[in-house]
Amino acid sequence: MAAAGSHAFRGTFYHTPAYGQLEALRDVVVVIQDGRIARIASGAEEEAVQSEFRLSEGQYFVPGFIDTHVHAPQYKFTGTGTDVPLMEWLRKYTFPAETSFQDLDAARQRYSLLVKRFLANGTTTAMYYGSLHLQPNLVLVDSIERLGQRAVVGKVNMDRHSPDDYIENTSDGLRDAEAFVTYTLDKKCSRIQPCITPRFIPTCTPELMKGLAAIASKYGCHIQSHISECCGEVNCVREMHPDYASDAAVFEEMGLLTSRTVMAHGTLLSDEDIRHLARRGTAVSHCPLSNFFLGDAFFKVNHALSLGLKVGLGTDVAGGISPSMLSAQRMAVVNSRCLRAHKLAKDVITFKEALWLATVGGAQALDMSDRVGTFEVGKEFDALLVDTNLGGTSGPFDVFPGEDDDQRFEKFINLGDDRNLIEVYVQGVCVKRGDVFLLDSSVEVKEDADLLMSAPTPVEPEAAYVDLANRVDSSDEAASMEGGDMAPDGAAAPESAPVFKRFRH
Ligand SMILES: O=c1[nH]c(=O)c2nc[nH]c2[nH]1
Ligand SMILES: [Zn+2]
Repeated sequence: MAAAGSHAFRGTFYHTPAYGQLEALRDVVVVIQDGRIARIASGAEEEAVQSEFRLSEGQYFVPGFIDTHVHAPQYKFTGTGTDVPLMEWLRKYTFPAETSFQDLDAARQRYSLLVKRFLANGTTTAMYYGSLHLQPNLVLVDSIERLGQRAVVGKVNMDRHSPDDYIENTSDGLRDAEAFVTYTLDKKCSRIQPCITPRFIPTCTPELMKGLAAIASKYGCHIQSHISECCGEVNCVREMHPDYASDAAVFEEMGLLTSRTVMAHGTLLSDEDIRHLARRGTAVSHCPLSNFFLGDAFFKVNHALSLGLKVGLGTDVAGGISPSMLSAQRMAVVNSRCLRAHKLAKDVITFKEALWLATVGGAQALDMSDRVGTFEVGKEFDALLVDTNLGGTSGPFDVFPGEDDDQRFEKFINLGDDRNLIEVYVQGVCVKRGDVFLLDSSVEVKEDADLLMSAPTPVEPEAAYVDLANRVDSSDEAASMEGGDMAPDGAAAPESAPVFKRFRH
């Protein structure tokens, strides 16, 4: 990795120190020493720096984006497979795609492309789900390390209600989870942290979940899973764990709610659940685009924050069909407008709140807010150099005479894309400039056309798993047609009328 050294930039830096507050640090010099911000001085202070890089008009720095929920192997089919509800989607597209990562050459190629795509879109930190098998996850960690991204990464665990060729027994799963954690920690790479990853309650036995909680506690690891994400999943958990009122109660019993836990979705969390998660310091990854496709309800960001919950933003590739955190920010705004349109919330969020979620909110969710998320002395310099001068056919938007910096920046958040991100920094190191990934030169990665083009093959159902998928997904449809819906006790947002149905035994 290139030495971070000492350097400085002079120009305008935008960040969101508080929810809804966009602050412009205008004409400042930011001095970076060994990857951290050592000093922020007025631009006029010549002695502030020995050598400085001066931003042009229309160029700004913004903190790197933090994606709190990505399924790394699902990048392969991102943008396809949007025709079915969650439980069937897992069986039809997701599990076959994830299984195919046992081909380690393919995994190497695909993960290289994945990390590059995310860096190019400004994701300097990602919380990644890997796949079930140990080896491809090591490849994922190696790819992240090599390309210079910051990440929290987990090997997926699932020991029941899964296809025969994509399942582990409990003791192997626990052994491999610990092997993954020690492999990652042994790298002693301060950018990469291992994560314990029970996929979701339906595919994990209590024994597995408790064993995973013990590993997380032993190593002080992050934990990630999915919680109260859609009707099919919630119905399934209710049937499997009838003694527990909600997903949150099950996770609590298993010891998986900690201050380093990030739970994806949470669209169907009750207020009681949210308060409980908040007490534990557990965060929710708000994945608005994925929720539109698979989630059955809207996540109420402002309400959750008002109850004290930590909230970050996630793309949820590939349930979400875009790897871009700019897209996720826009979807968060649209989600809030849907809530208001349906009279489920009074206030909407703007691009300022969305940017906070994509930076500070994510940093809080990942227990990294002392390291990243804003431009403050002592924090590590994870940043994107934004150029709003592209215009015409070479950029995604145009700037007109008289538009000031704030308008240009707002246009970038609302209309910009990877073309506007001309440099990407992690820990003070430029990892991408223009089209070049600067840390990638030592390794030859052949982007083999055959590997790139091998599409996921929909498979015939495995009896045990399909039985589960058919029951929950189709019971949702049956419930909505019969008008026999029933909300679980204390479920959030009864007005939103998510279709709940208890199983008939
Ligand atoms: O959006 C989702 N993607 C997944 O891969 C998954 N697994 C369980 N629940 C899930 N939700
Ligand atoms: Zn997910």
